Amino acid sequence: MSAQIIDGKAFAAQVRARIGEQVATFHATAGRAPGLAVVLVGEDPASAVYVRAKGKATREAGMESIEHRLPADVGQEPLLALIDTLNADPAVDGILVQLPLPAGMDERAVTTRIDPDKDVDGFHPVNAGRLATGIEGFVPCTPYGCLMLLKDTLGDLSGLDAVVIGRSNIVGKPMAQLLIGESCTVTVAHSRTRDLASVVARADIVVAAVGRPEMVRGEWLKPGATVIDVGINRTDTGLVGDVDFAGAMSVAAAVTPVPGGVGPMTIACLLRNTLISAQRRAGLAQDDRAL
Ligand SMILES: Nc1nc(=O)c2c([nH]1)NC[C@@H]1CN(c3ccc(C(=O)N[C@@H](CCC(=O)O)C(=O)O)cc3)C=[N+]21
Ligand SMILES: [Mg+2]
Repeated sequence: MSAQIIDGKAFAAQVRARIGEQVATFHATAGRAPGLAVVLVGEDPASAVYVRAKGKATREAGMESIEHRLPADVGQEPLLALIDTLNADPAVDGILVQLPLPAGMDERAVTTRIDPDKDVDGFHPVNAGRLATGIEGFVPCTPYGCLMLLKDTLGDLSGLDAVVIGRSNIVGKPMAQLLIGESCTVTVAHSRTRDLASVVARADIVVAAVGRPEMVRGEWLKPGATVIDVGINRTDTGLVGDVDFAGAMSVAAAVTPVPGGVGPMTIACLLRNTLISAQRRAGLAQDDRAL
Protein backbone atom coordinates (compact mmCIF):
# COMPACT_ATOMS: atom_id res chain seq x y z
CA MET A 1 0.00 0.00 0.00
CA SER A 2 1.18 3.47 -0.77
CA ALA A 3 -0.10 6.79 0.54
CA GLN A 4 -1.36 9.73 -1.50
CA ILE A 5 1.36 12.33 -2.04
CA ILE A 6 -0.18 15.73 -1.22
CA ASP A 7 0.83 18.02 -4.08
CA GLY A 8 1.45 21.34 -2.34
CA LYS A 9 3.10 22.81 -5.40
CA ALA A 10 0.02 22.29 -7.59
CA PHE A 11 -2.38 23.40 -4.85
CA ALA A 12 -0.31 26.54 -4.22
CA ALA A 13 -0.39 27.33 -7.95
CA GLN A 14 -4.22 27.17 -7.86
CA VAL A 15 -4.35 29.43 -4.81
CA ARG A 16 -1.98 31.92 -6.44
CA ALA A 17 -4.10 31.97 -9.61
CA ARG A 18 -7.25 32.76 -7.59
CA ILE A 19 -5.37 35.48 -5.72
CA GLY A 20 -4.26 36.92 -9.07
CA GLU A 21 -7.90 37.26 -10.14
CA GLN A 22 -8.81 39.04 -6.90
CA VAL A 23 -5.77 41.29 -7.23
CA ALA A 24 -7.06 42.36 -10.65
CA THR A 25 -10.46 43.20 -9.11
CA PHE A 26 -8.73 45.10 -6.29
CA HIS A 27 -6.65 47.05 -8.80
CA ALA A 28 -9.75 48.02 -10.82
CA THR A 29 -11.57 49.16 -7.66
CA ALA A 30 -8.82 50.77 -5.60
CA GLY A 31 -6.76 52.13 -8.51
CA ARG A 32 -3.52 50.61 -7.27
CA ALA A 33 -1.85 47.23 -6.79
CA PRO A 34 -1.45 45.65 -3.34
CA GLY A 35 2.13 46.27 -2.16
CA LEU A 36 4.39 43.88 -0.24
CA ALA A 37 7.64 45.21 1.24
CA VAL A 38 10.30 42.56 1.87
CA VAL A 39 13.40 43.48 3.88
CA LEU A 40 16.53 41.33 3.68
CA VAL A 41 19.40 42.10 6.06
CA GLY A 42 22.76 40.52 5.18
CA GLU A 43 23.77 38.05 2.49
CA ASP A 44 22.68 34.66 3.81
CA PRO A 45 22.36 32.69 0.54
CA ALA A 46 19.33 30.61 1.63
CA SER A 47 17.50 33.78 2.72
CA ALA A 48 18.35 35.47 -0.59
CA VAL A 49 16.82 32.52 -2.49
CA TYR A 50 13.58 32.73 -0.46
CA VAL A 51 13.36 36.50 -0.90
CA ARG A 52 13.79 36.14 -4.67
CA ALA A 53 11.06 33.48 -4.78
CA LYS A 54 8.71 35.73 -2.79
CA GLY A 55 9.37 38.72 -5.08
CA LYS A 56 8.69 36.62 -8.19
CA ALA A 57 5.44 35.19 -6.82
CA THR A 58 4.32 38.65 -5.69
CA ARG A 59 4.81 40.14 -9.16
CA GLU A 60 3.22 37.13 -10.89
CA ALA A 61 0.08 37.68 -8.77
CA GLY A 62 -0.06 41.29 -10.01
CA MET A 63 1.13 42.84 -6.76
CA GLU A 64 3.94 45.31 -6.25
CA SER A 65 7.09 43.91 -4.63
CA ILE A 66 9.10 46.55 -2.76
CA GLU A 67 12.49 45.05 -1.89
CA HIS A 68 14.97 46.54 0.56
CA ARG A 69 18.43 45.03 1.01
CA LEU A 70 20.53 46.19 3.95
CA PRO A 71 24.11 45.21 4.84
CA ALA A 72 24.58 42.70 7.67
CA ASP A 73 26.22 45.37 9.84
CA VAL A 74 23.50 48.00 9.28
CA GLY A 75 22.61 48.06 12.97
CA GLN A 76 19.32 48.01 14.77
CA GLU A 77 18.32 51.67 14.57
CA PRO A 78 18.42 52.09 10.75
CA LEU A 79 16.38 48.89 10.38
CA LEU A 80 13.77 50.15 12.85
CA ALA A 81 13.73 53.50 11.01
CA LEU A 82 13.06 51.68 7.71
CA ILE A 83 10.17 49.81 9.33
CA ASP A 84 8.74 53.13 10.57
CA THR A 85 8.89 54.46 7.00
CA LEU A 86 7.16 51.36 5.61
CA ASN A 87 4.51 51.50 8.39
CA ALA A 88 3.68 55.06 7.29
CA ASP A 89 3.75 54.39 3.51
CA PRO A 90 0.20 54.08 2.14
CA ALA A 91 1.42 52.04 -0.87
CA VAL A 92 2.69 49.31 1.48
CA ASP A 93 0.04 46.81 2.60
CA GLY A 94 2.37 44.13 3.94
CA ILE A 95 5.81 44.17 5.57
CA LEU A 96 8.04 41.11 5.90
CA VAL A 97 11.49 41.23 7.47
CA GLN A 98 13.23 38.01 6.47
CA LEU A 99 14.34 35.89 9.44
CA PRO A 100 16.78 34.92 10.81
CA LEU A 101 18.41 38.32 11.24
CA PRO A 102 22.22 38.53 11.47
CA ALA A 103 23.69 37.68 14.89
CA GLY A 104 23.42 40.51 17.38
CA MET A 105 20.18 41.95 16.01
CA ASP A 106 17.05 41.83 18.15
CA GLU A 107 14.35 39.92 16.26
CA ARG A 108 11.72 40.66 18.88
CA ALA A 109 12.31 44.42 18.68
CA VAL A 110 12.01 44.24 14.89
CA THR A 111 8.92 42.03 14.85
CA THR A 112 7.09 44.24 17.36
CA ARG A 113 7.97 47.44 15.46
CA ILE A 114 5.92 46.37 12.42
CA ASP A 115 2.36 47.77 12.38
CA PRO A 116 0.23 44.73 13.36
CA ASP A 117 -2.17 45.64 10.54
CA LYS A 118 0.67 45.29 7.98
CA ASP A 119 2.20 42.22 9.66
CA VAL A 120 1.53 39.70 6.88
CA ASP A 121 3.88 37.19 8.57
CA GLY A 122 1.56 37.19 11.58
CA PHE A 123 4.56 37.23 13.94
CA HIS A 124 3.61 40.35 15.97
CA PRO A 125 2.40 39.47 19.49
CA VAL A 126 -0.84 41.34 18.74
CA ASN A 127 -1.57 38.92 15.88
CA ALA A 128 -0.58 35.91 18.01
CA GLY A 129 -3.08 37.17 20.61
CA ARG A 130 -5.75 37.74 18.00
CA LEU A 131 -5.30 34.17 16.71
CA ALA A 132 -5.40 32.76 20.25
CA THR A 133 -8.62 34.63 21.09
CA GLY A 134 -10.46 34.37 17.77
CA ILE A 135 -10.12 38.00 16.63
CA GLU A 136 -9.48 38.66 12.94
CA GLY A 137 -5.82 39.37 12.23
CA PHE A 138 -2.98 37.82 10.27
CA VAL A 139 -2.27 34.10 10.62
CA PRO A 140 1.35 32.93 10.11
CA CYS A 141 1.77 31.67 6.54
CA THR A 142 3.28 28.22 7.12
CA PRO A 143 0.64 26.95 9.58
CA TYR A 144 -2.14 28.45 7.48
CA GLY A 145 -0.76 26.67 4.41
CA CYS A 146 -0.66 23.40 6.37
CA LEU A 147 -4.29 23.89 7.39
CA MET A 148 -5.32 24.48 3.77
CA LEU A 149 -3.63 21.22 2.75
CA LEU A 150 -5.30 19.33 5.62
CA LYS A 151 -8.78 20.63 4.78
CA ASP A 152 -8.27 19.93 1.09
CA THR A 153 -7.19 16.35 1.89
CA LEU A 154 -9.57 15.49 4.75
CA GLY A 155 -12.51 17.89 4.55
CA ASP A 156 -13.97 18.46 8.04
CA LEU A 157 -11.30 18.02 10.73
CA SER A 158 -13.73 18.08 13.66
CA GLY A 159 -12.99 15.51 16.38
CA LEU A 160 -9.74 14.26 14.83
CA ASP A 161 -6.66 13.67 17.00
CA ALA A 162 -3.87 16.01 15.88
CA VAL A 163 -0.28 16.00 17.07
CA VAL A 164 1.92 19.02 16.38
CA ILE A 165 5.61 18.29 16.89
CA GLY A 166 7.44 21.53 17.66
CA ARG A 167 6.40 24.52 19.77
CA SER A 168 7.86 27.52 17.94
CA ASN A 169 6.03 30.84 17.80
CA ILE A 170 6.23 30.71 13.99
CA VAL A 171 4.84 27.22 13.32
CA GLY A 172 4.01 24.94 16.26
CA LYS A 173 1.99 27.29 18.48
CA PRO A 174 -0.10 28.92 15.73
CA MET A 175 -0.62 25.49 14.11
CA ALA A 176 -2.06 24.21 17.40
CA GLN A 177 -4.36 27.26 17.60
CA LEU A 178 -5.65 26.67 14.07
CA LEU A 179 -6.32 22.98 14.76
CA ILE A 180 -8.16 23.85 17.98
CA GLY A 181 -10.23 26.21 15.84
CA GLU A 182 -11.11 23.26 13.60
CA SER A 183 -12.26 21.29 16.68
CA CYS A 184 -9.39 18.80 16.64
CA THR A 185 -8.10 17.28 19.87
CA VAL A 186 -4.61 18.79 19.85
CA THR A 187 -1.39 17.58 21.44
CA VAL A 188 1.77 19.70 21.16
CA ALA A 189 4.91 17.57 21.43
CA HIS A 190 8.48 18.90 21.60
CA SER A 191 12.06 18.01 22.46
CA ARG A 192 11.18 17.15 26.10
CA THR A 193 8.21 14.95 25.21
CA ARG A 194 8.50 11.48 26.71
CA ASP A 195 7.84 8.65 24.29
CA LEU A 196 7.09 10.65 21.15
CA ALA A 197 6.41 7.40 19.30
CA SER A 198 3.37 6.61 21.44
CA VAL A 199 2.07 10.19 21.16
CA VAL A 200 2.33 10.03 17.37
CA ALA A 201 0.73 6.56 17.29
CA ARG A 202 -2.69 7.91 18.27
CA ALA A 203 -2.73 10.82 15.81
CA ASP A 204 -5.03 11.08 12.79
CA ILE A 205 -3.05 14.19 11.83
CA VAL A 206 0.70 14.67 12.36
CA VAL A 207 2.32 18.06 11.71
CA ALA A 208 6.11 17.79 12.03
CA ALA A 209 8.00 21.06 12.57
CA VAL A 210 11.16 20.20 14.46
CA GLY A 211 14.01 20.86 12.05
CA ARG A 212 15.61 17.42 12.46
CA PRO A 213 16.01 15.34 9.31
CA GLU A 214 13.68 12.32 9.08
CA MET A 215 13.20 12.11 12.86
CA VAL A 216 9.52 11.11 12.69
CA ARG A 217 9.58 7.42 11.77
CA GLY A 218 7.03 5.73 9.55
CA GLU A 219 6.62 2.89 12.10
CA TRP A 220 5.32 5.37 14.70
CA LEU A 221 2.34 6.40 12.61
CA LYS A 222 -1.23 5.22 12.96
CA PRO A 223 -2.24 3.47 9.73
CA GLY A 224 -4.27 5.90 7.62
CA ALA A 225 -2.88 9.06 9.26
CA THR A 226 -2.35 12.30 7.33
CA VAL A 227 1.20 13.63 7.64
CA ILE A 228 2.24 17.25 7.05
CA ASP A 229 6.02 17.71 6.93
CA VAL A 230 7.13 21.30 7.59
CA GLY A 231 10.85 20.47 7.78
CA ILE A 232 13.34 21.64 5.17
CA ASN A 233 16.71 20.11 6.05
CA ARG A 234 19.72 20.32 3.75
CA THR A 235 21.76 17.12 4.13
CA ASP A 236 24.59 15.45 2.21
CA THR A 237 21.96 13.46 0.33
CA GLY A 238 19.89 16.53 -0.53
CA LEU A 239 16.76 18.20 0.82
CA VAL A 240 14.78 16.11 3.33
CA GLY A 241 11.89 16.80 5.68
CA ASP A 242 11.39 16.03 9.37
CA VAL A 243 9.55 12.82 8.41
CA ASP A 244 10.95 9.52 7.15
CA PHE A 245 9.10 9.91 3.85
CA ALA A 246 9.51 6.34 2.53
CA GLY A 247 8.41 4.84 5.85
CA ALA A 248 5.45 7.22 6.11
CA MET A 249 4.35 6.38 2.56
CA SER A 250 3.82 2.74 3.51
CA VAL A 251 1.71 3.46 6.64
CA ALA A 252 -0.07 6.80 6.20
CA ALA A 253 -3.03 7.68 3.96
CA ALA A 254 -1.50 10.96 2.76
CA VAL A 255 1.91 12.63 3.11
CA THR A 256 3.38 15.97 1.98
CA PRO A 257 6.68 15.71 0.10
CA VAL A 258 9.77 17.89 0.65
CA PRO A 259 10.23 19.85 -1.55
CA GLY A 260 6.84 20.46 -3.16
CA GLY A 261 4.64 20.25 -0.06
CA VAL A 262 4.34 22.93 2.60
CA GLY A 263 6.99 25.35 1.23
CA PRO A 264 5.04 26.54 -1.82
CA MET A 265 1.91 26.96 0.36
CA THR A 266 3.84 29.32 2.65
CA ILE A 267 4.43 31.70 -0.24
CA ALA A 268 0.82 31.41 -1.47
CA CYS A 269 -0.42 32.32 2.01
CA LEU A 270 1.91 35.32 2.14
CA LEU A 271 0.21 36.61 -1.02
CA ARG A 272 -3.19 35.85 0.51
CA ASN A 273 -2.36 37.85 3.63
CA THR A 274 -1.08 40.74 1.52
CA LEU A 275 -4.29 40.79 -0.55
CA ILE A 276 -6.43 40.66 2.61
CA SER A 277 -4.40 43.53 4.08
CA ALA A 278 -4.88 45.64 0.95
CA GLN A 279 -8.63 44.93 0.93
CA ARG A 280 -9.00 45.81 4.61
CA ARG A 281 -6.92 48.97 4.30
CA ALA A 282 -9.00 50.09 1.29
CA GLY A 283 -12.25 49.37 3.16
CA LEU A 284 -13.20 46.59 0.71
CA ALA A 285 -14.80 43.26 1.58
CA GLN A 286 -12.58 40.20 1.81
CA ASP A 287 -14.00 37.23 -0.07
CA ASP A 288 -12.10 34.59 1.81
CA ARG A 289 -14.13 31.71 0.37
CA ALA A 290 -12.23 32.14 -2.89
CA LEU A 291 -8.95 31.66 -1.05
N1 LIG B 1 9.91 36.73 7.97
C1 LIG B 1 9.97 35.50 7.46
N2 LIG B 1 8.84 34.94 6.93
C2 LIG B 1 8.89 33.68 6.39
O1 LIG B 1 7.85 33.17 5.93
C3 LIG B 1 10.15 32.99 6.36
C4 LIG B 1 11.27 33.62 6.91
N3 LIG B 1 11.16 34.86 7.46
N4 LIG B 1 12.47 33.00 6.91
C5 LIG B 1 12.65 31.71 6.29
C6 LIG B 1 11.38 30.90 6.29
C7 LIG B 1 11.38 29.76 5.31
N5 LIG B 1 10.31 30.06 4.37
C8 LIG B 1 10.05 29.30 3.23
C9 LIG B 1 9.30 29.79 2.18
C10 LIG B 1 9.13 29.05 1.03
C11 LIG B 1 9.70 27.81 0.90
C12 LIG B 1 9.56 27.06 -0.37
O2 LIG B 1 8.95 27.51 -1.32
N6 LIG B 1 10.14 25.85 -0.48
C13 LIG B 1 10.13 25.04 -1.67
C14 LIG B 1 11.55 24.92 -2.22
C15 LIG B 1 12.51 24.36 -1.23
C16 LIG B 1 13.97 24.53 -1.64
O3 LIG B 1 14.33 24.06 -2.74
O4 LIG B 1 14.73 25.14 -0.87
C17 LIG B 1 9.57 23.66 -1.37
O5 LIG B 1 9.54 23.29 -0.18
O6 LIG B 1 9.15 23.00 -2.28
C18 LIG B 1 10.42 27.30 1.95
C19 LIG B 1 10.60 28.04 3.10
C20 LIG B 1 9.73 31.22 4.71
N7 LIG B 1 10.28 31.74 5.81
MG1 LIG C 1 11.39 22.14 19.93
